[in-house]
Amino acid sequence: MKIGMANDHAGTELKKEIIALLEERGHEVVNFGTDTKESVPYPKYGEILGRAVAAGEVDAGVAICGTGVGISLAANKVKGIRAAVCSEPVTARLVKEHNNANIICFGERIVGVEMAKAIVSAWLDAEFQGGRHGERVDMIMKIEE
Ligand SMILES: O=C(CO)[C@H](O)[C@H](O)[C@H](O)COP(=O)(O)O
Repeated sequence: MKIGMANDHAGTELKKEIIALLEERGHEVVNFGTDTKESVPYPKYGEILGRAVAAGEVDAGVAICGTGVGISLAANKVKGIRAAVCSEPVTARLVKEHNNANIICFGERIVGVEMAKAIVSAWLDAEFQGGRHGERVDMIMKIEE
């Protein structure tokens, strides 16, 4: 898969670890920045990643800020985006299986490197189950119309 990554200054270090994980797993990574610790606004990076996923420029996305929340809120304002904040791998699996989350988010100030890798792996390894979950996701997406 082609996976987009975006983060604010609070996610720069963890992003490097996640890029390495994704590349080890054979994915192509598109890095939308930021790549320094100079303060930048998370809404900009959430929007950039959300628009890239919604346009099909990348297949899915990983977003990191201090908590994962701010960047998820911004990405979720883009039509077609289901960005989910996760702090552990069970939720990460379920946001794919039940919610078909197309962007996963977490906080560098909240989770450690190994937990973040477990979150990303659980989300990538899971499959959307459709059925009743598909009907509910369709209901969410209709709210955008
Ligand atoms: O938006 C956030 C919270 O939802 C992120 O954690 C940001 O990274 C954070 O707000 C940045 O804070 P800072 O004090 O400007 O580094």
